[in-house]
Formats: sequence, structure tokens, C-alpha cells
Amino acid sequence: MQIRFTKMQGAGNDFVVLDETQGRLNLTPAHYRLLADRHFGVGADQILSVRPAPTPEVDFEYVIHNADGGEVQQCGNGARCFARYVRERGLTHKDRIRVQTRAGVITLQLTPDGEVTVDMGCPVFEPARVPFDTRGLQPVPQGSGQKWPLMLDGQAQAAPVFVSVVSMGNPHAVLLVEDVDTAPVAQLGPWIESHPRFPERVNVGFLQVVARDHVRLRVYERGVGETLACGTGACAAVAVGVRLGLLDHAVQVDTRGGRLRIAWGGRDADPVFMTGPATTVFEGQIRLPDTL
Ligand SMILES: N[C@@H](CCC[C@H](N)C(=O)O)C(=O)O
Repeated sequence: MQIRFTKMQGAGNDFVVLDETQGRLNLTPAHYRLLADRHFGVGADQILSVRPAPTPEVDFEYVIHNADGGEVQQCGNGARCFARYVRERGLTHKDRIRVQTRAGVITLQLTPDGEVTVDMGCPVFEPARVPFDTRGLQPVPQGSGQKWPLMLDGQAQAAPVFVSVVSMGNPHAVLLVEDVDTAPVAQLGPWIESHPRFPERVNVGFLQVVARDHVRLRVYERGVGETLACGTGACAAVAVGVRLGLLDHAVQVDTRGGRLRIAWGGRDADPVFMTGPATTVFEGQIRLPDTL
């Protein structure tokens, strides 16, 4: 089969976007892996599918697959690209778009300067809902937050790594580091991503606090590896930083691929707002095997 796609990026987190508003393409996990493959396919961190609204309360359904072919609940940088995509293709004329994700409904607002602000919903810190298995662990309190000691079984490192856990619809573990440039992202990222205490695996954020309103962040994403930016990772890192008493409520997040602005009021019922860029890179067609 031959399918049309649009390549997009938000702060360097890149996507293949597929229009399924006129009918499902019926792709398998192997098809998503091939689309994401940077040598044999188009190349992307995630594949985003635009589907018709499943209920009258929303405008579209937003379906996300990681480069490893697995379907996931949420993607922040992708949400901004989704908003630009549906507007650029004339699928809606609205500036404020509500979409159904596997993690619930989120609202995307196109701003006059071409950026997109997303209401990403409320962070959830309850470990069981991340999910994170705390059995036998003693948390270290800090501010109104917690850090959990994580032993990396079978590794030379004897001391625990301390992580804060939070769900932004998808699971995140956040570690504080002195300097993201020298942080052991390639070593610790995959160990923590697949640590048995995270039954659904986890996205791993390495957070450097520069000032109360400015951080630097690298994220080792579940199902992908390190990406140039992770929108939900930025929301998770700022929410954790606020809870630990390290950050104010509006924070500039510098990633390797660009800058995001995150605002969170600090209470359980406060949603996190993420603002940043979204760009169309090119459009094309790709031939995929019918069965894969
Ligand atoms: N790049 C994303 C997150 C995509 C999903 C993530 N890898 C997961 O498995 O939960 C973002 O911008 O939020």
C-alpha cells in the first residue's frame, strides 16, 4: 500500500503525521516501526494519527505510537504539531481544538505568533497511578514532594538513584542533575526506563535547575531513546521541581531541540500549560508492505 504522510517537528521531537479522518489505514506495530525507522522508513520519534471525533465533546481523536510500535497515552510536542496539522490541512478552522487522547481530553490553543499552548491536564503524583511500585521503599520528603531511592539491580553502581515520579497521562521519572551535558543519560536512561518497579516502563527526565524560572532538561523516552525534546517530560519536570520547592510557577525549559514554556499553579487540581513551536518539515508518500 502507498500512504501519504506529513513530517513535523516540535522543538526537534519529530513526527510522522497520518490523516485517518476518512478511514483507518489499519497499520500494525511493524508498520509504525518501519515508518519511524530513520534508514528504512521516514524517520520519527512518534507516529501521530488524526482520527474523527469519537464523541461530540471533542473535535478529533489523537492516537500516538512510539518508534518501537507501541501505542502510548500522551505526547505533548506532538499535540502542538497536531494542532498545526489540522489547521494547515483545513480539517478545522478553530483556534481552540479539543482532542481525545488515551489519557483523556486535552485542549490545544493556536496563538497569533504561530506557537501552540496546550492544556495538558493535571499531574498525578500518586505512585500507584504512575504506575510505580513503592513496596518496601522509604521516600525522602522534600518541599511537598518526594524522592524515591531506586536500586539498579545487577549494575556496578551500589548507591541508589533518587527519582520523583509523576504521570502526565504517561509515566515519568525525574532525576535532579548538576549539569545535563554531563548527565549519564545513555547509561541510566535505559536502566530506569525498564526498571521492574515501573510495570509500564517509564520516560526518564534529567533535570538541571538553573534558576527558579529556568531549567535545562534531557529526556530518555520510553519506546524511543533520548529525543531532542519531550513535551510531557517538560511538564513532568516542572511539576516535580515545583513540588520539591525548587521552581516558581512559570518556567522556561531548554531542551537540546528548543525552548518550551511551562506553567503550573502547584495544586493537584491545577492543569499544566505548555507553550512551544510546531513546524511542518515536508510531505511525502511511502510504500509499505500490505502485511507486516
Ligand atoms: N515525545 C513525547 C512523549 C511521547 C510518548 C512517550 N515516549 C511515552 O512512551 O510515554 C512528548 O512530547 O510528550
